[in-house]
Amino acid sequence: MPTHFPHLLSPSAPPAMSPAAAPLSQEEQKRVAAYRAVDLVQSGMVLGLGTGSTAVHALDRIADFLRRGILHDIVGIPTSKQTESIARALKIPLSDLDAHPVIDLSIDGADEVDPFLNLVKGRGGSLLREKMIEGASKKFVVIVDESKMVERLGGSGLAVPVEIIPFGWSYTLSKLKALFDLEHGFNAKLRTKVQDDGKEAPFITDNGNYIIDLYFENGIERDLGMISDSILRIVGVAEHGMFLGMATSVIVASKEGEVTVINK
Ligand SMILES: O=C[C@H](O)[C@H](O)[C@H](O)COP(=O)(O)O
Repeated sequence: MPTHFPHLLSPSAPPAMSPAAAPLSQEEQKRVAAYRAVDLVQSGMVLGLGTGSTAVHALDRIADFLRRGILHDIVGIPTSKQTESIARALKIPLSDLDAHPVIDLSIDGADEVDPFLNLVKGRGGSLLREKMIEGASKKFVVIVDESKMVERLGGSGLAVPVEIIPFGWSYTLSKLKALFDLEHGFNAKLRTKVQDDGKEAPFITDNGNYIIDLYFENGIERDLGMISDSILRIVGVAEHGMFLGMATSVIVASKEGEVTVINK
C-alpha cells in the first residue's frame, strides 16, 4: 500500500480487518476512504460535494451524520447535476459557488493520483465544476481505492479528459492531437455515448460541452505544468482534467482495509 510514496505517508491507521478476513472489494475500499474523509467534516462547514462512485459514499455518510445530529449547519456545494440530485434526495442542504465563493472543505474521488498528489479527474465528465469548486476550497481531500495510485498521470492507460466547447470540435481535436502527435502511443478521441435509440452521439457535460479523451501509452512524460498551459491556450478548450497541486490530502484505502492519509 502505496509503497512508492513512502516520503508522503502519515502514520497509517491499523488495518480495518483481521489478517484472516477476505480482501475488501473496490467498492468497500471506496467506502472506507470516504468515511475517513467525512470524519474531517465539522458542523457549520461549507462543503464541496464531489461526483462519482467514491464521492457518493461520502454523501451517504454526511447525510447519516446530519440525520443523527452528529453534524449540523452544513451547506453543500455540488460539483455536478448528478451530485445535486443525490444530495437533494439525501436532504443535504445545498447552495452554490456564487453564494459561497470560499469553501471550507471539498471531498471528491479521482481517476488517478500520482506521487506528487496531482490528479486526473473527469472520467465521469464533471471536471470543470469540480475544478472550480475544489479550487475555491481551503482543503481538498481526495478519496480513492488503491487502484487509483499511478506513477505518472495517464499511466493507467485510461483517458485524460479535456472539456471543449462543441463549436468547431474537430478543429479543437486536431489542435490537441498536434500537441502530442510525436508522443509514442498517443491517441485522442471525442467521447461519445449510446443514446436511448441505440445511436451514438457526443457525450454532453453539465455545461453543455463535449469531452475529448487523451490516451497515453506510458502516461504523460513531459512537464505537467507546461502541458497544462499548452492545452489551456487552445481556443475552444474550456478545461482539462489534470488537477495539479490542488489536493491537500489523499486518503487511500487498500484491499487489506488499511487507510493511508497522504498529506501535501
Ligand atoms: O467526472 C468524474 C469525477 O472526476 C470523479 O470524481 C472521478 O471520475 C472518480 O470517480 P469514481 O469515484 O467513480 O472512480
